[in-house]
Amino acid sequence: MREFSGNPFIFLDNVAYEFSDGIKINIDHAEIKHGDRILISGPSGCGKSTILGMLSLSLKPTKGRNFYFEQNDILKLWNNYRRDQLAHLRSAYSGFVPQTAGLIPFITVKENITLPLSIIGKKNKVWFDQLITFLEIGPILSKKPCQVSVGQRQRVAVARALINRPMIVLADEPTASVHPTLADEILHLLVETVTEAGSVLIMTSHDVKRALQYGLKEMACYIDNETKITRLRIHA
Ligand SMILES: Nc1ncnc2c1ncn2[C@@H]1O[C@H](COP(=O)(O)OP(=O)(O)OP(=O)(O)O)[C@@H](O)[C@H]1O
Repeated sequence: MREFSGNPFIFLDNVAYEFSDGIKINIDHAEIKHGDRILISGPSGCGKSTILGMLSLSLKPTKGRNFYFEQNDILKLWNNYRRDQLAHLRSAYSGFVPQTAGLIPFITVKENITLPLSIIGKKNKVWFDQLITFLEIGPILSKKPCQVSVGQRQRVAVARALINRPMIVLADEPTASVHPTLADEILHLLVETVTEAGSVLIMTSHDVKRALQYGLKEMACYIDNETKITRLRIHA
């Protein structure tokens, strides 16, 4: 077993989530470093979203040996009910792109994008302008999410995930709900924006072939035949 050396900014060793009906998903080991672009693949239902939930600090692992995020002992924070600190880490260091944009319907596109900044009390006009230019969403800023197209909503979700220049961007099937042509466009923009922001990207997708074209490195989950436990190792 390798111990945490303080070097990779995310380090997990034997971290698991077990549902009440016994389905178990185990991250055997993960070391995530700056610059990593990772694609988590695996059959439907094997636990990819659950893994992203744990990595995004929104799902409490039911068991774990080591889980460090930027030197913070995440298991200790969960066990000590430090939801305030976990929420701070989440909003300060990570951005999330869901499968369907997940925008708040009653506020404008601009307000949706800047929401993560307001939560941590920051402003970054220059980066905001760069992002909207890059993602070509300037003309729709004052519209509500229901007034823009599916592809535009997904771009807005990318902008919202990137607005605070997070160290890590987690994306759960970000192209699953769009046409293949749009999937290419969104993936291209996502990878380019992540590169521009200097963030790590961890994404799940069924469309492995497409994701690999954008330089992501595939880490495949598998379901252990004997134990029926889903297992994953993430290494660069
Ligand atoms: N609330 C729940 N209670 C019990 N089992 C659940 C619950 N939510 C999910 N599961 C099960 O846990 C497993 C992992 O689900 P998860 O959504 O993480 O898989 P996935 O790989 O992301 O799936 P997909 O590729 O279809 O999106 C699945 O077998 C699912 O049926």
